[in-house]
Amino acid sequence: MGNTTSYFKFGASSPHLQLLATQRRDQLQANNVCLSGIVCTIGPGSTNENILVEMMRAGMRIARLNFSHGSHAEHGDRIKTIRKAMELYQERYNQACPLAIALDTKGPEIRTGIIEQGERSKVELKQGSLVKLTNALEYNEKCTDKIIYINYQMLLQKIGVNQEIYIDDGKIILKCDKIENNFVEYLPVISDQDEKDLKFAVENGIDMIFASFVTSSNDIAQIRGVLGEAGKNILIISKIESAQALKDLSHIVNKSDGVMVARGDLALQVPFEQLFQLQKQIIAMCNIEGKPVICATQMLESMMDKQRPSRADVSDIGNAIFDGADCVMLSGETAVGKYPVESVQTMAKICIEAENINWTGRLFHEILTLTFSNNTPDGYCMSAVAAATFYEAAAIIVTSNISTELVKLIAKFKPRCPIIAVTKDVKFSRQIGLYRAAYSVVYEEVISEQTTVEVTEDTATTAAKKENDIKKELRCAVDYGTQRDILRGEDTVVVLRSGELHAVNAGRNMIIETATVKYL
Ligand SMILES: Nc1ncnc2c1ncn2[C@@H]1O[C@H](COP(=O)(O)OP(=O)(O)O)[C@@H](O)[C@H]1O
Ligand SMILES: C=C(OP(=O)(O)O)C(=O)O
Repeated sequence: MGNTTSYFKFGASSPHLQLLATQRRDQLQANNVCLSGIVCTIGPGSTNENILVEMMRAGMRIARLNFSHGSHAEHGDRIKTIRKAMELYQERYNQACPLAIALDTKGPEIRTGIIEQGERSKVELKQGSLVKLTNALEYNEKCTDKIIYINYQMLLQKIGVNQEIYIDDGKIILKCDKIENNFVEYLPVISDQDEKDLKFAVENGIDMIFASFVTSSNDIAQIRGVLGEAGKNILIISKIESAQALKDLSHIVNKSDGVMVARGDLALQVPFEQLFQLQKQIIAMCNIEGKPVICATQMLESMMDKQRPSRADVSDIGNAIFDGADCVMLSGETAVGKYPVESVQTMAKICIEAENINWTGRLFHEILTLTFSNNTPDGYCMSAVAAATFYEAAAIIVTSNISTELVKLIAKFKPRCPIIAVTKDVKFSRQIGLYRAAYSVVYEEVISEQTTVEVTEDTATTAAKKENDIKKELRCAVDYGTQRDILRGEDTVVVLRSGELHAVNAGRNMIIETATVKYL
């Protein structure tokens, strides 16, 4: 306790440099569970129920399907496998593991065609050899090491002799030797293919869209329009990957449900030496706005074909968490890499370490100082997080009569212990994986009507019933927390719930209380 108080004061007032110099692993408040969300790209290397279950066990919270690759039939099958894996997890571990599915749109990306021997085949481009790029459709599925289809009709106008073209996030560089032809066509922000993919998302109950190459807040409105009424609960996460998006960044952050720092393409669109600064800036803007943010691409590239991470990758992941990212993403590492499960385990270990260093507590103070507005929701949520820090709570439990928006607001203050949100909203229970520290458990039982008092019953009986409902939800949250290794006997928890203070006849109120976990 004494230590917590000094940490609390220290975090609030110490200069940045002093905090860095005194960094230590905070043993008192160390979590075993990974607070950061891990987004995994699911591809041929991970489309297997058993592999997926182990990835979920290791910390995967969001499964990403990249619609730049594969057909609707292939992705449809993949979705079935993911859902089967969720059932298998429940059977194997006797507990639900809500996992969100994200559809990453192709967007107006410039893509190569398919190799003539089929989608999974490869060709080798030898250094110094000549290769022809064409936008003639007949080569779309007939690429070789001599001729490669490119879906960008303006290519021949935009490129000049001696200019460079980057392929695969810049791993392959081509230099233009000569130009032989001319075509004119523009790429729309939402192509016909994207529109079909967005409709596929609605039909298949996808939880979130990772919108490629968003350039302005208007693009988000367009996507919302295509998703329509039936897709109104699908979250839109804008991928920041162009110089144009950077110009409208504050509007994009404001209009999106979340943001991804899509470093692969971004590093090709801006001078690469600016990438680290842009990553920090985008993450900070999201933290201030209370929007979840994912840091993506080449985070654990060294584990594509090796079992241990490079030093650079370890630092990269840890630093993204320090920057304030809610989630970190695996791309090829889990889509086609040799070690999908080990990659998630490694990423989770690094995140836990970064989250447990006392310095990360500064985010709470900074977000509070910069954004706290004197309104009731901010007051409750901030107080719950402050109480959890002060009492070294092992979790913040939120009952289902607190709105999902408030759960997000608690996550905005970046608590250092997990939030366990009890909910009846199954989609929300999956989507919550986007927010650092947020976990959820679905409580199916219908609890007594919370807002109206039945005239036939006396008030005391109704109140007792409601109290009983709340107790059942808390039991459910404690069981969940115990099974996930979040809670142990004698741990302190902070509970945020809605209720009535009958003694003072004060009407409905948000109640924050602390409790000790006891097993009966
Ligand atoms: N559905 C898929 N089918 C085949 N390969 C895939 C699939 N999804 C991802 N991959 C592979 O994983 C690599 C990294 O994934 P990602 O970063 O999502 O792709 P990209 O950078 O091509 O958009 C891709 O280049 C591709 O080789
Ligand atoms: C995540 C990214 O997008 P994609 O993998 O679709 O190119 C990126 O460019 O970093």
